[in-house]
Amino acid sequence: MTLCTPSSTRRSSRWAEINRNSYAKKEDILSRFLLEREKDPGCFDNKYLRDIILNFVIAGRDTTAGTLSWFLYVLCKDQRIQDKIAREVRQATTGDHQDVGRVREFTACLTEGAIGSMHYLHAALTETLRLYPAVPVDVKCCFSDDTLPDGHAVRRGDMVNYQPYAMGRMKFLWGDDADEFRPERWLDDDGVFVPESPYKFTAFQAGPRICLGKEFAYRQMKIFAAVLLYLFRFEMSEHNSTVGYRPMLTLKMDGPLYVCVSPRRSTGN
Ligand code: HEM
Repeated sequence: MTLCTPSSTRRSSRWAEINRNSYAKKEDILSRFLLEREKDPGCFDNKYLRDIILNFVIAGRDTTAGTLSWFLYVLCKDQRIQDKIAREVRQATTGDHQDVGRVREFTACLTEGAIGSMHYLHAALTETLRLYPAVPVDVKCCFSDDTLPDGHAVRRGDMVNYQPYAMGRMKFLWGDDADEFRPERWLDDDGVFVPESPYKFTAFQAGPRICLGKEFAYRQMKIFAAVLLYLFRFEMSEHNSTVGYRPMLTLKMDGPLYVCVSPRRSTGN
């Protein structure tokens, strides 16, 4: 049992108000959750909140960070595509004539509508995930005896892998240019992004347990990529160098990615 004197009740409600104000000022996700709980104290407990945060860290950090590294790598290899994305970002945000040199001013132009209209950037990120899926191999365990759609029988306890890395490079799924990085394959004639079935493009898994953070991941990666490509141009520090991968839970590069970064101006690209 907790005994509250009038003054301690006043103190705790004052404390709650101070907390609320400090969460409201912060814009990170944890503060937003804490603010929601202040408004509706029964909505979730600390354990639930801990699990959400762990999910974000475990499922959402290396996946998006790794994808952005591969994205920069493929853009260093193809300056035409890099410039095309930079042009799209400029057109969707500040337009052709205005040059905003500072990150804070530029991010103010990254509205929901602007991010949504960046179809080529969306396609380039998706194409990166086709060739370099953050989860290259995913293991499943059979809960019961079953028959897979192609007729293969599996027994309870069997382990089954599906391999987004291999599937993303199969010619019979993607055509003869399957090895090529070509964002255009995701766009229709009007330049609008056309998604593929998640059973063909499996980077986020498919079905009821598909990645919960997919939309969040795209948004985060698009914001990050837009800021970087609006302001800077990236080139490999050694032009013909390539990077390999390390087979781990997520698809890591097998060494550092050395790039040269230079400011990008509105004149030219
Ligand atoms: C490029 C970025 C990402 C990729 C490629 C990716 C991929 C995946 C894959 C393949 C799975 C299925 C794992 C399995 O069950 O075997 C998964 C699950 C999950 N992802 Fe992501 N993920 C990404 C980013 C994120 C982010 C940013 C978040 C959260 C903020 C997130 C949250 C989750 C959660 C909660 C699950 C478990 C869903 C469930 O089991 O019902 N992911 N993700």
